[in-house]
Amino acid sequence: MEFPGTMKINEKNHLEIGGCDCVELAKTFGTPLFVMDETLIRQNCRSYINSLEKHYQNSEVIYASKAFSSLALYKIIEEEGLGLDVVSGGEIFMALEAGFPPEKIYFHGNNKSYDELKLALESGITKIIVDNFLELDMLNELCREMHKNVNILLRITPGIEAHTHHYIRTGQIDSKFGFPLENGQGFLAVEKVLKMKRFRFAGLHCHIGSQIFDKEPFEHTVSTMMDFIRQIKDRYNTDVKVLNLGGGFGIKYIDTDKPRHVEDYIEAITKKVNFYSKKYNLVPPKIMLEPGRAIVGDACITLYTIGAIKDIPGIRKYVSVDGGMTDNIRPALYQAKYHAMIANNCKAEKKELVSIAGKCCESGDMLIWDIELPKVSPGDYLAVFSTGAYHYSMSSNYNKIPRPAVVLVSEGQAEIIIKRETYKDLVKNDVIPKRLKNKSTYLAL
Ligand SMILES: Cc1ncc(COP(=O)(O)O)c(C=O)c1O
Ligand SMILES: N[C@@H](CCCC[NH3+])C(=O)O
Repeated sequence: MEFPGTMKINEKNHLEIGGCDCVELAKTFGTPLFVMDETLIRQNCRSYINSLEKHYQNSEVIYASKAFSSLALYKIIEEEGLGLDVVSGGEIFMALEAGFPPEKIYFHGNNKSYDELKLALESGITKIIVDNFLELDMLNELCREMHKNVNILLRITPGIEAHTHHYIRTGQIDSKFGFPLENGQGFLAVEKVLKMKRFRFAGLHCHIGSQIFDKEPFEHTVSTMMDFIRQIKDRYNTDVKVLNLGGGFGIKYIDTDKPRHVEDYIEAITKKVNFYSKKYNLVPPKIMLEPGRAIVGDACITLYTIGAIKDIPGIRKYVSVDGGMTDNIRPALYQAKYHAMIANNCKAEKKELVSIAGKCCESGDMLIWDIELPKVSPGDYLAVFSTGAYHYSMSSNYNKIPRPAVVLVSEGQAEIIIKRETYKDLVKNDVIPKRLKNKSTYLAL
């Protein structure tokens, strides 16, 4: 498989990323270790911004921070000129801690609480992507109480079925996200927004799913949304100023994944928007995109140390690593597949078919079923590719395994951006009620 970004094999026959030798990284920072390539993250940001600017006049790219969030990454995203999509009070808090300008933050989510909405408004976040009627009512009440005005983008379910894993499709009518067009709720929501004094109807949002390779579902989405925009203009004489088409652009995990070049998606999308704006005689809306996976996904590897190797002749050879579903839940959740290599011996001949097992007490904790690797021994380092999106951000402490560290590499420099958790971190929120501290009470029971 072709290496993404700055990854290459160096003269020591080791994997290198951002000018740093992976064996040195593993020895210095320990494993499992997420290693993020700053150069590639910045390149990915620029491809979206530049392609969209090249093909369309009025546009904005925001980063879907659920893919991976850290204070340092938010700094990079801001420096590269992207806005931010946040989906919870926690993500709002982090973005503000990183000094991200609130006016460039968009607040998403299908079940925002009153407190989260209040936090957003108090923090100066004025762009809310509203998902449902309850949220509209809560926001209206809050705006009145706080004497604030807010810009509303309505999340619409366009009724498009993208070809991707069932769990990460979001555009079909049977979805927990958004106001469906099919049953008229989209119109009802627009009417409600237009009536409310403190609301400014800023535009429409949709997101049809994630890890999508084809451009056709995006084109269909544009046709559907532009038709809705035409109907809004006809019914309410209102121009829809923003059309946010979400994220969902696929990346390569294994050789058979064939994502398109960013520009292909963007050219196809913008062409359709221009076509329908002309056809329906509409003011072309501002186009927004919110990629997550495509910004950080391929810009990261996870380094593991190989431990127990169990050969069951004629059945399977299990190669266990020191991480697993706690740092990568995707194989268990979506049957996701990965490419990997031995980071300390990249060019060795591939000799055997093995399966990579995690260390959790779950049979389903398998990182890779059936991969050809050179003969491996305990202590070798395994590098798993494309682990930047929805890995650390979906990590857990199952089996009381501390979360790994994340390092950012660039031009031969490696810096910790998230520290490795310690055993102490694992108990920091635990409380022993006083009565249980008293041994005699315990014995009396
Ligand atoms: C509303 C919304 N926007 C953007 C994204 C980012 O998606 P992706 O990481 O596939 O680009 C998601 C996640 O699927 C999402 O739910
Ligand atoms: N977590 C999913 C993507 C979900 C995107 C968020 N709406 C994945 O790893 O592929």
